[in-house]
Amino acid sequence: MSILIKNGYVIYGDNLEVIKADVYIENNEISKIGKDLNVGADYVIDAKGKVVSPGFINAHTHSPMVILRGLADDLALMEWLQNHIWPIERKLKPDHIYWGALLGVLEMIKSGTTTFVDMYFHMEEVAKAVEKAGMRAYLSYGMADLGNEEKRNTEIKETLKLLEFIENLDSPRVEFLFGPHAPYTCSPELLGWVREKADETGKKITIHISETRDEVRQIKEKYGKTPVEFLDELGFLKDDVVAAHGVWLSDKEVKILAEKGVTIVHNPASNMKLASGVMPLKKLLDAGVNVALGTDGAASNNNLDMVEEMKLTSLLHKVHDLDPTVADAGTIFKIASQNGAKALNLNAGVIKEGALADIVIFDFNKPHLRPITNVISHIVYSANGSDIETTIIDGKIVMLDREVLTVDEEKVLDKVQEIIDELR
Ligand SMILES: CSC[C@H]1O[C@@H](n2cnc3c(O)ncnc32)[C@H](O)[C@@H]1O
Ligand SMILES: [Zn+2]
Repeated sequence: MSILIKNGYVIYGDNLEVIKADVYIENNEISKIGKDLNVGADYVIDAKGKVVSPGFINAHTHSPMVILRGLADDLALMEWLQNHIWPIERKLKPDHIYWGALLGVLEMIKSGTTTFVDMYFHMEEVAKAVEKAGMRAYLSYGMADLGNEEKRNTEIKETLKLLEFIENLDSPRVEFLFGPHAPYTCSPELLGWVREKADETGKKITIHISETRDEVRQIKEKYGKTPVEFLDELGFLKDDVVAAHGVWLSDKEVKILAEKGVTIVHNPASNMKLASGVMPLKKLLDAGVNVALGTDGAASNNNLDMVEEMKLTSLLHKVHDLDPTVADAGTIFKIASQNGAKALNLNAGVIKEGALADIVIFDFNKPHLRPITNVISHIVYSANGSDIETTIIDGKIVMLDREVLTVDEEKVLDKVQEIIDELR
């Protein structure tokens, strides 16, 4: 299978150089980039007036939570989780998760995400949805033992079951990672088990860290240390850890994260909506920490639009630091693409020869994206997810002219409505 994308403005290479060129895809790889490529292709896309961009990497979400969208707004994290979200989640069945994940994946494909990192339960259903939609994903079972040994054993069993399921699926687009929920829900024994297993299998780990002041207070009370110090002393922090949030971090913790090569995934919309706080983006970047971008779940965002998330990131840090030079468009674009790929050791997040063909095309033939003067600025500050017209993942067209080719969108919308009407 080969695809030729002609006449577009291409965001080329690690430095985001914008060039007018053709992009040739063979199998699942970008094989040639250049002017007027003279090659035959199975499929030709005319990208005149359009922008050919790397697909975005949503490095932290809970995809099935789209079914809980709008059910518990305007609350702080602990009250939101304990009194609203966890009680509804206890009612969710595998079938609900399957349709929820399909809706989440549809939303992501339609707003330019080509890879996501997920944490939830009944994750075999998410794997099936990802496989069907043609998406790329790293999937974890969210483990929480609350210090209970029996629960720990169940969580370990569930995790190993998912690992086996994904290994047997043998998909080039679906990967497993470990998902201990957070230091306040996982015992040191469980976190120790995860570290050992990650070392043994070479799989990555995702976890929530230092999201609220209350979490830091809880961990300090229990262990006499901050969350990052606690995890570090357990030997948990290495460069395979993809940690969501990192809002409340001391200078010492920032230094530890940099030294250990941990990726911190910023989720600004969720942090603002739950009033968790503002993560120290500039400090983390200046210290050399790899910062990626995520949406978190749609019950705290309330969408999965990475294009919107980029603008929110930039504006939040400018106003917080009272400095318009903070979080410039190029930095933010890299956080949403290259840095996510770096966290996952994935050969994507960039358009260059030899990279995976995970590409999206923005339609710039629209009033709010003209004149074409500064492509990266327009994407970060002027565009939104619905400006994505075409999405290519692993060399396959999964959305063309805004129609997702792999999933019956109407059926998914109906099914999810049915589920939530029944659950409520
Ligand atoms: C056990 S599966 C994952 C678990 O995480 C919950 N969750 C969703 N968003 C957040 C967040 O911002 N911080 C902590 N936990 C969160 C989700 O509802 C699932 O229960
Ligand atoms: Zn989360």
